[in-house]
Amino acid sequence: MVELMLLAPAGEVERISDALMELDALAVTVEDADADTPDEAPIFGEPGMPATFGEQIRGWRHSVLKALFENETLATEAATVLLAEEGWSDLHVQGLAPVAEQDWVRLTQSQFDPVRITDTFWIVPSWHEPPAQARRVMRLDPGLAFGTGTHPTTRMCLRWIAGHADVATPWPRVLDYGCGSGILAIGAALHGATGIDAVDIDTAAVESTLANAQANGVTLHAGLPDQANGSYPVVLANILSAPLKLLAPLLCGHVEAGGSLVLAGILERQIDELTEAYAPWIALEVGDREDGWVLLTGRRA
Ligand SMILES: C[S@@+](CC[C@H](N)C(=O)[O-])C[C@H]1O[C@@H](n2cnc3c(N)ncnc32)[C@H](O)[C@@H]1O
Repeated sequence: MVELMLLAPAGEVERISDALMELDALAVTVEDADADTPDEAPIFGEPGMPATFGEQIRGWRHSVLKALFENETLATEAATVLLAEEGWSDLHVQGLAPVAEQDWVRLTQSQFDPVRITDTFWIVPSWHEPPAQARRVMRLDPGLAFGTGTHPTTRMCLRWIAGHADVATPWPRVLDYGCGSGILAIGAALHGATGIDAVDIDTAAVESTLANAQANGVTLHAGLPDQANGSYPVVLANILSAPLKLLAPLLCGHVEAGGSLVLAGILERQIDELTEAYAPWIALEVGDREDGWVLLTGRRA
């Protein structure tokens, strides 16, 4: 296979990508042309929101498009057609390079090993055997939605579940708010919880949660946030500090008297801001820490 590299200005990237796909590209990836230079600028985007550069521009100032073609003839033809297009005078061909054949599936899989939550509770990709000491195993493969167990925020929530669930008196209801892959909801189910609602603003996350729940043989209800209803003995939310602040009244409203609220996605320096936002309803404390992230937990009076 051959990779065609093009330098494109912001604003044209989407159109050029589409054109490359129509010209038989097998895949197109876009990278920041200013990466590793003083002009490199991060782009931000909440899940489901358009990425922004600075305040309003979508994408990077200059982008490198890398298009994969079956052979050199197709790549050269595509470059010729694009350069002949009127109005794309800022488009430059950077070069063609052969791409070595790889076993992409094996390469991707090798990056995901089983994740230890406790000695006996593990997250294990489908292509791995569970470790011998694992007594509770969640089968989970990387997908479109966040939550494979490799992020400290997810791990802290799962550790909390493992440390607080009592299989003799399982939680009769659990709310996983911002469920992503459904990892926390499934974790709660594997610890005996029933009546689980897993909600997310991203429909891809909802679908992923349903598929992962089925793969693990657990029952839960997944849907958009308005599916959360009534009060729960346990409310888990691993989002980010800014949305968690806005969601304070709503999340606290879903915690039953004596119930627990577990929040993650919060950096050490955001502890005071968050505890203050939740103080009218629940006194939050640091329940766990890992790699600069904290878990804030509290009980509703
Ligand atoms: C960091 S991921 C956490 C996923 C998973 N719960 C975990 O612990 O790994 C945050 C999830 O929250 C969702 N999210 C962000 N803002 C939200 C909001 N206002 N309401 C509901 N879900 C939200 C995102 O779509 C994303 O799937």
